[in-house]
Amino acid sequence: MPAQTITTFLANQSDSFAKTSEPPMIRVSNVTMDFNSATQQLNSLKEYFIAIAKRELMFKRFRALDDISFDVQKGDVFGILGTNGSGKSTLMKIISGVLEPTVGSVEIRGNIAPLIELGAGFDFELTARENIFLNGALLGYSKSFIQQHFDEIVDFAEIRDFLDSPLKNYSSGMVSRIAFAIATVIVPDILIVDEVLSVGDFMFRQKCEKRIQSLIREHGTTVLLVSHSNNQIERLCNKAVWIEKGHIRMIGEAKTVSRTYQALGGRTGSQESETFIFNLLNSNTHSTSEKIECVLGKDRFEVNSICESLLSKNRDYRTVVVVPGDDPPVVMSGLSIAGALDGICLMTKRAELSTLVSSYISRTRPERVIVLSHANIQENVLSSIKDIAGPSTEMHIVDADDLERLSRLAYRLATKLGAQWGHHAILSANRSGVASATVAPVFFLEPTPYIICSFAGQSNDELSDIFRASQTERALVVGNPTPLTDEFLNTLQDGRLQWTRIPEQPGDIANCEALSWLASEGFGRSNGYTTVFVIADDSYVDGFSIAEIVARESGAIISVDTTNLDSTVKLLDYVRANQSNLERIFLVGENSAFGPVMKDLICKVLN
Ligand SMILES: Nc1ncnc2c1ncn2[C@@H]1O[C@H](COP(=O)(O)OP(=O)(O)OP(=O)(O)O)[C@@H](O)[C@H]1O
Repeated sequence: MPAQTITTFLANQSDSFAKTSEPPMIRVSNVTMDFNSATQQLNSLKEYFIAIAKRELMFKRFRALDDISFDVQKGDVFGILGTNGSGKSTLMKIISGVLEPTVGSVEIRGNIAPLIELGAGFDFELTARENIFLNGALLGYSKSFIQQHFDEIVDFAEIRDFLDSPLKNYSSGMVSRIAFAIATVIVPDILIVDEVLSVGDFMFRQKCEKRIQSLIREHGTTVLLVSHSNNQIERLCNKAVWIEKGHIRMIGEAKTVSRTYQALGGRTGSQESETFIFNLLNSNTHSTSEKIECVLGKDRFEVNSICESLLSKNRDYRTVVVVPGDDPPVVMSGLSIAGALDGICLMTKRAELSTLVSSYISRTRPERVIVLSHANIQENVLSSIKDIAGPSTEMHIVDADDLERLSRLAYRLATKLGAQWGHHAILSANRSGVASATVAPVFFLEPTPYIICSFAGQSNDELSDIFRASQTERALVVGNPTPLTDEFLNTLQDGRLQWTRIPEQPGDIANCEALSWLASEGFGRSNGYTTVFVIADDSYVDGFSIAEIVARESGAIISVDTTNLDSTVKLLDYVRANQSNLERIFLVGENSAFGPVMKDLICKVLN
């Protein structure tokens, strides 16, 4: 069973950036870089000179880097992270001496092997053999040195069969192999690798990484590595800087910076939100809060498994509903019948039965297992469930490729098995995201049918019958009208059905509307919650896993759009404003980026 993850990784940030007494290998001091670019498009050199002569050439100044300062110590493998256009390559070119900064300075100790631009220092009309000498000369190697190391370069780059072909026939990956092989044939004091590795294939990347590591270990080479791969940065680097819009967002231990970048990098928001979040992130308050608990896993299946272990602490469920995959309408159907039959809803991957489900069934020997078998559940999964459950467990397979049919068959089965439905129903016309996840706890507060309506006509007649039979008085409609039009909803229960619609809309608005529906129907609290469960909009399926726990704790699911800094600030404002009421804040989701970063931000606003 995966352990509950409780993390405070931002807390160690300053320690890892301790000062050393040795002078740095690279000192970047207050570097600012402005570029001038023409404001109108000029298609030829002639147009350009005419525009200059007429004094019509207008320039716009663009600040690519703004007051950047940091030191890189000997032996550091220093990662540079940032979204496209954030200024990473510009900074590498300034450090390599290719560009002069507009303001500020760079001090370097030792020689640099710069791998900063694919194809720079090569002539594509020449052969690979000639280019090895050309590029070597540009890097300052003598002809005899290249001759001496020629075979080594060719073998490392694995290009012997193509040595006499012109470089223009080479793929970009092959050019990067030659560039890397030449640059690292000497032992540089500083190696700069800007994205050159990203075009190489997997095997070659591994080979380059090995060479980088041997340069570091055996020769104490200092490395600057620009990469879009968080994984590579975490694997190779000890420190990292995250640059965005020409500013340093964060600098420190590589893993910390990489994960914070993963959670917040490239996120948009107002200037105020940006300033607020990044000031908070870099503030020195290293705080913890006992109010915060984490339900974090590597993916939604692991989150589901953690929730199961929390739920099973108190009891074994006699009904187990198994849902394949993480398709929201299927999970909602599963939750609806699990709640109505006092059971538990577990998720499994479609292609293989998850250990969570197999171990749960073999451990608790439930009275019945219901499998919602929707599109592509593999036969082997079904037969494994049957084998594990054994003959004393009732097996029910609800099998339908179409979601509308599946939800209705599930409803009918639960009714047949004795579900006593309450007065509410949830109707869904399509995938309705965060709103569904927010209201999912209702299934564990009152047996509530969940019915999908994707077609009009006959399927609507069937819906009218279902409503009559279950004496539904009130309904929540999640999603857009077709085919659940206002006119149709007004005909249900002879016009007496009270219904509310939450249309498709941004997650935070849908979340608020769903919470007010719960409160207005007596399922939530209109005077503020003491326990909240924070989920990320883009992995709202985690909200389904936590639904029963939310119901038990009389809590609320609050969603945050992690791609939008304004939404993150809204959540932080809510937490700060309600901190005297809030007794517990659960963070539910991924343990790699979302959870830990959100936890640190919340801790900081609580203090
Ligand atoms: N020579 C130049 N003239 C004008 N603008 C430039 C020049 N070089 C870079 N820029 C601009 O400066 C900004 C930073 O560019 P840079 O190449 O440093 O970004 P980057 O972080 O390396 O991006 P990527 O991840 O896409 O490689 C960009 O907006 C780019 O258009």
